[in-house]
Amino acid sequence: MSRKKAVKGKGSAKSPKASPSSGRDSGRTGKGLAAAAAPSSGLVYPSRPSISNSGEFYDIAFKVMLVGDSGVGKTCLLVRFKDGAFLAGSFISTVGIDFRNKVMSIDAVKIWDTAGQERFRSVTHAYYRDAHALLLLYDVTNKASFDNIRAWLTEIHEYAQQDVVVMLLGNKADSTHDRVVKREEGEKLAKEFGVPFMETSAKSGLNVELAFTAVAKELKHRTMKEPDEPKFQLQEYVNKEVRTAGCCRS
Ligand SMILES: Nc1nc2c(ncn2[C@@H]2O[C@H](COP(=O)(O)OP(=O)(O)OP(=O)(O)O)[C@@H](O)[C@H]2O)c(=O)[nH]1
Ligand SMILES: [Mg+2]
Repeated sequence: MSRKKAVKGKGSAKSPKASPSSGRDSGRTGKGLAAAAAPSSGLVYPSRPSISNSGEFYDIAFKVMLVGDSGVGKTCLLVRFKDGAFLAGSFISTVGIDFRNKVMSIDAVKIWDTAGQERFRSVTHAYYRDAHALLLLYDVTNKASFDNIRAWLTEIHEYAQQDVVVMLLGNKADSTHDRVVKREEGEKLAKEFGVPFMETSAKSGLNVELAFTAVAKELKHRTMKEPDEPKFQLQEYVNKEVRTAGCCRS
């Protein structure tokens, strides 16, 4: 897929039919970037923009979009992945859409963090088309966010590329006392829709890196694979690598 480009010194770097909920629509606002650069074309890796990391420039290899109800932890997951930290404190709901770049081994990934609030849906729809992978989150302590996954999948079908990689994530797996959605329920739903699944925690870091690495591997394999090579088995890879909430290893 993408390659490290060059060392250039110090670089700079409509509501869905079934309507996923916006339970916190009246929530606080603050960060976000509704007018972020408009998406270009689809999955054919057009002239890729570059990002820099410690003075080295990389092509953006792929774009990942985080979607799901407001409050499920999309922004926190992204911050955990990007900066290795948990955004504790009061919840600041994303406005429109925001993005971060991250260099993973030799590839760079651009991650769009979408607002879960329904009033921003028309803004986020425009970005689906450009995404190579979608991480669809629900909150294991919020049943409504889980029930809305079907509606989110309908929305994804409608707006995203047909071959977009979708992974279902049950976030906040650290919240054992408040949990209302069992891991098995997430697994069952994912199986029904034929998408890979795992539980994550932006708070503890559980499986956060793995979620991004797994979709990166899938996308990379698709691009590099020889015609007679077998398909990368994303769920198998995830099953092998996944760690379970409650276990010592996060
Ligand atoms: N316990 C726990 N809390 C979390 C986790 N991830 C996020 N939170 C909390 O959940 C709240 C919402 O997190 P955000 O990441 O802002 O939610 P969001 O999905 O980006 O919400 P919108 O921007 O409105 O779509 C915050 O108060 C976080 O601290 C997690 O893994 N565990
Ligand atoms: Mg957010």
